[in-house]
Amino acid sequence: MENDPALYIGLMSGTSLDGVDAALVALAPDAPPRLLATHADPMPETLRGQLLALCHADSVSFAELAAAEHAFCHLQARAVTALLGHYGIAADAVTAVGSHGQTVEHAPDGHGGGPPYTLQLDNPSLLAELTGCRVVADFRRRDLAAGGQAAPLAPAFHRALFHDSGEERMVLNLGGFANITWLPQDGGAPLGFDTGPANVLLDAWCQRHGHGRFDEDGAWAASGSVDPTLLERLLAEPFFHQPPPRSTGRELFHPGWLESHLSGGESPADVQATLAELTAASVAQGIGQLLGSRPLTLIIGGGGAHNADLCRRLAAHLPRATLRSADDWGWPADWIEAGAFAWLAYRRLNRLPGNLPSVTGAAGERVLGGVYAP
Ligand SMILES: Nc1ncnc2c1ncn2[C@@H]1O[C@H](COP(=O)(O)OP(=O)(O)OP(=O)(O)O)[C@@H](O)[C@H]1O
Ligand SMILES: CC(=O)N[C@H]1[C@@H]2OC[C@@H](O2)[C@@H](O)[C@@H]1O[C@H](C)C(=O)O
Repeated sequence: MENDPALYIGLMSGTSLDGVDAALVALAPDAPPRLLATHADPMPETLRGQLLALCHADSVSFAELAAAEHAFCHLQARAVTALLGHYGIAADAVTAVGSHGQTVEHAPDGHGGGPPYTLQLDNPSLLAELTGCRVVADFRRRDLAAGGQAAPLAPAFHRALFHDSGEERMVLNLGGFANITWLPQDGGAPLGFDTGPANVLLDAWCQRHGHGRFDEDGAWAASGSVDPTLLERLLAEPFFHQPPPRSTGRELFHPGWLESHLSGGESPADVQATLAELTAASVAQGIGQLLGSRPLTLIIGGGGAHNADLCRRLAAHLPRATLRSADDWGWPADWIEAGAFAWLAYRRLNRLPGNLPSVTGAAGERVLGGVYAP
């Protein structure tokens, strides 16, 4: 039937490099997106090492790039196949897979005076071969070509999921990086941007000091004390004071950036506490930039939504905000971004714009992505 929802799969592997998320989503013109099933495949350590090396490479060989892309594509294909197999769905029942790819470098304002670029490692042709599904990919570069930042792209999906005319809502993604989306109550164009690092530095510092891959519930950060001098030095980074549109990544906020601000005498737990505070303070600053101190509902998604210490810090910075998890809307906090790329694939195939110029700064709305036949 024409009005039956179509099935799409969104594939996302974010800046935390923790794995590939695959979300099966039902999409129809007049109904909100519905999350039907999910599957996550953890990032194998070897591939994680290959990708991290690319993220921090000054120079890289084509063979290294190809090897990482090949392994990454096979991981994505396994995630799609597992999702379909687990729920007994045939590949041809899926209208398309929306593949974000793996961001290895993001320089929307150019690098050293060069042209703007954003690089997502991806091989949609191979993915189509391996899965038998139509693939939509390369979502970011059309926005970039139209003068935009190419990120964040999820705000348009945030609007589709969470807009409400009864209250001011802000959506916060706490992934490797944090980004916010304000959904004005009056239906005006959403505003939003990347506020800075979220888990990327917390994870790196935690791993470096043998506290596991990430700081479970923020317990280690909670055991330390914020170092006000260090916090002030970190917050002086010009990115935090740039007007929107703005987006960022590992090129700026990497372990070396943190090291360059340390005096050497700090206790590791205090540094972790200070990094958590940096995330909360920069998010609060970003929200203040958009909404002042008006009351709002803050809908939190991304892995950081599980970090109790980080959420406490946010609440302390935002006394007029009601903090809620995206789970309360029936869309689990961990599955918003994968859902966004299913939705963006749907937008592409229906020739609908996927970007929000009010967020990315692009010259106009654009249909995003390229299509790879099954
Ligand atoms: N229970 C928990 N306690 C603390 N932190 C957690 C917990 N669960 C997940 N996280 C954090 O969430 C991170 C993963 O978040 P997520 O998957 O949203 O990131 P991502 O999608 O890679 O990032 P981005 O949105 O920047 O692309 C982990 O690396 C970890 O730091
Ligand atoms: C270039 C890139 O991959 N950026 C990511 C990253 O992770 C969070 C934040 O920085 C956001 O700008 C974006 O991802 C989401 C999916 C977005 O485009 O909305």
